[in-house]
Amino acid sequence: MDPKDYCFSTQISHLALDIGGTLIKLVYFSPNGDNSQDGSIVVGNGCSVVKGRLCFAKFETRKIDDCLDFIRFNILQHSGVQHPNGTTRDKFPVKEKLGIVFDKEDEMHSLVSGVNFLLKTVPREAFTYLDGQKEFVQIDHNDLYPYLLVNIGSGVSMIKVDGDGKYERISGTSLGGGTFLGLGKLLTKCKSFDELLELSHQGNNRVIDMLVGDIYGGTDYSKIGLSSTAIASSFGKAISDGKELEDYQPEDVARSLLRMISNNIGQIAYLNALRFGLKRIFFGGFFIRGLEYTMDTISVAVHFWSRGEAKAMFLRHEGFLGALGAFTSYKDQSHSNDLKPHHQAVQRAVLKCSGDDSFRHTLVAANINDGEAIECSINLV
Ligand SMILES: Nc1ncnc2c1ncn2[C@@H]1O[C@H](COP(=O)(O)OP(=O)(O)OP(=O)(O)O)[C@@H](O)[C@H]1O
Ligand SMILES: CC(C)(CO)[C@@H](O)C(=O)NCCC(=O)O
Repeated sequence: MDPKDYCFSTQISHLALDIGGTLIKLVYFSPNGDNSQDGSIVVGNGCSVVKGRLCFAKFETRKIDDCLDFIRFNILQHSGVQHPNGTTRDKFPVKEKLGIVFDKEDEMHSLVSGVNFLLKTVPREAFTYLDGQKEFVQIDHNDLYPYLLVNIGSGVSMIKVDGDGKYERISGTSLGGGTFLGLGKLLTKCKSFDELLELSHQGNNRVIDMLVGDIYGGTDYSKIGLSSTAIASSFGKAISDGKELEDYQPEDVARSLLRMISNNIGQIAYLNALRFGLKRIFFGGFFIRGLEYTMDTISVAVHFWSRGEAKAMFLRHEGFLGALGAFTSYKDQSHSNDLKPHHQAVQRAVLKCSGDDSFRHTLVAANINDGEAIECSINLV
C-alpha cells in the first residue's frame, strides 16, 4: 500500500465518481459537524443549505473494491443508509453493491464542467510554472473563453472550450500518462508511479537522449533556433551506444521517458492551440501531479513552439476535473421528484468488482491527501 495511504473515517453525504483507465477519482461532500442535527440549515422555500467540505480521494482502478468499501463504510456508517436487506455482509449485484443510485454523466462534459467550476469559484486555482517559478493567475470570469483544456490521464484529450457546456474535443493522443507508466514499468522494473517519478528525479536524460549538440559537434544550430542542449531525438543515443537496457541506469531511462511524454504533449497542445487561435492552455489530469519537472517541460514546450504567444497553465485540483464536473451536475436533479439519494458517476466505465463481496469491518484506506479540500456549502431543494 502507498505510504501516503491512511485510514480515516469521514461522513459522505453526496459523491461523484470518475472511473478512469488507471485511477478512480472520488469527490465527496462531507457536512460540517457544526450544522444542525440533520446536517442542514433551513433557509426557506423548503430549501436548506448544508455547510461542509468537498473532499478528494483516489484509488487504483484495479483496486475498485477498496473504493467501493471506502464509500460503503463512510456512507453507511454515518448516514444510516441501509442495504436492501439491512445487512452490509450479503452479496448484491454490482450496480446495487453500494445500495445507492448513480446517475451517469458524459466524460468530456464533466471535464469541462469541472474546470469551469474550479476557475470560477476556487481562488488561486490556476497557475503558471516556468523556470522554477509558480505564479497564480487571476482569472477574469468575463474573459475566460475560449481556452484549450488538455487532460493528461492514461490517454490525452484536447478540448476547445467556448463557454459553459460549449466545447468540442478537437484532438487527443494515446501517448499519455498510461504510456509513461506502462513503458516505465517495462523499462525500469519499477512497481508504481511514485517509484517511477522518484527515479526520474534522480536521472539525467542526456545519457540516453540524443542532443542537437551531439549531432552538431557540441554547437547550437542557431539558424533554426535549436540550442546544443535541445533534444534532437528522444532515446536516440541508444541506437549507437552499443549498450543493453541493463547498462543504463533506470533513473536516466525514467527521466528521458518523462521528458519525451511531457514534451510531446506540450507540442501537440500548442499545435492545436495554434489551429484555433487559442492563447490559454490549461493542463489537467493525474499525470501532472504537481510535478515541477513535468510542468516545466510542458511549459517550455508551449513557450518554445509558440514563441511566447501561448501560455501553459496548471490547476491545483488537476486530477479531479471529471469527478468535480460530475459532482457539480447534482443541481440538475434538484427538480426531480425522485427522493432516492442520487450520486454522480462519469459515464465511461463498467463497474467491475471481484467476487469477494464480504464487507471488511476495518476502516477503509484511501489516498485522500492528493487534493486540497474545498470549503463550501450545498443547497438542497
Ligand atoms: N498513484 C498513481 N498510480 C497510478 N498512476 C498515477 C498515479 N499518480 C499519477 N498517475 C498518472 O496518472 C495517470 C492517470 O491519470 P488520470 O487518473 O487523470 O487518468 P484516467 O482517468 O485513469 O485515464 P483516462 O482518462 O485516459 O481513462 C496514470 O496513467 C499515471 O501516469
Ligand atoms: C479514451 C479516453 C477519452 C478515456 O478517458 C482517453 O484515454 C483519451 O483521450 N485517449 C486518447 C485517444 C486518442 O484520441 O487517440
